[in-house]
Amino acid sequence: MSSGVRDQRIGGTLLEMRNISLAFGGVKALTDISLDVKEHEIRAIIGPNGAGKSSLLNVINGVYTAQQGEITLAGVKFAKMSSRRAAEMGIARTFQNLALFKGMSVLDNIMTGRNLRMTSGVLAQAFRLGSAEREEIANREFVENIIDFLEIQPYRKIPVGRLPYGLQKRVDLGRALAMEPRMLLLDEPMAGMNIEEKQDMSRFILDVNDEYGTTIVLIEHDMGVVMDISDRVVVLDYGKKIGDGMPDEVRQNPDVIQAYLGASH
Ligand SMILES: Nc1ncnc2c1ncn2[C@@H]1O[C@H](COP(=O)(O)OP(=O)(O)OP(=O)(O)O)[C@@H](O)[C@H]1O
Repeated sequence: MSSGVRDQRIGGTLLEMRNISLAFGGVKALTDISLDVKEHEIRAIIGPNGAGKSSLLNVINGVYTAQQGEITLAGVKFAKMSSRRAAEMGIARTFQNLALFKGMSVLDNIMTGRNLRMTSGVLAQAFRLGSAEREEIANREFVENIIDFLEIQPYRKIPVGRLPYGLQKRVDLGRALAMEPRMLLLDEPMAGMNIEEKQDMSRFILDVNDEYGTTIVLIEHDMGVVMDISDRVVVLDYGKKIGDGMPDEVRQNPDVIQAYLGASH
């Protein structure tokens, strides 16, 4: 479903991973993985349970350090990426098991994303002209725009824990968007959702990509969703890359078909 308009916006390489290997003791989570992500692209990572998808995301945002390989992000080469550095370089993520403050309002939760972004440039902030108050107002405005964009105005003041799961996932997306990420990592954004919630979330992901120009890397188990919204798909199995390409290419790849036939889904 990637439209011609979106294809035209896809730019040069934003992230390149070369020969990445990661092991936990004797367990090889990732073996010799190379892949790239282009600017403004929606790139899916799929694969059976335990294939290494979350590990790959965690290497991208510096939570795990690969024992081998290197990462080039926006032209800067890293042998070792830290989570702080990843945040400074504009990488934000959402989590499979939501990382929201359940007792806090929707507005305040999204504001925490904004504050996270602000702490990344403490020095810059100290020297910036203008009052703290003015900055606070600008941040509020930015967050209110996100709330409008995600169509969650009616819930602004409601504690997140009281919202249905699908809406909580949307708030989590809002919190990540408040960081103004250049690259957004989504770990199973549709997990646990009903069909209608999945359709809504798919639309929001496409809109974020279109309107904010954000590059998106997502892990998703729902094949229909993956094939619909992704520009390119990488397939992992037992920590190895077994497929990479446009949705239609990947769907016809015999290794991919075999991996999925042999798995439970
Ligand atoms: N922190 C860790 N310590 C030890 N082993 C780990 C750790 N994280 C992942 N692994 C192992 O690495 C392998 C890949 O796991 P990973 O969670 O990346 O797969 P996945 O594709 O995201 O799986 P799922 O779809 O079930 O979430 C698995 O064998 C897993 O047990």
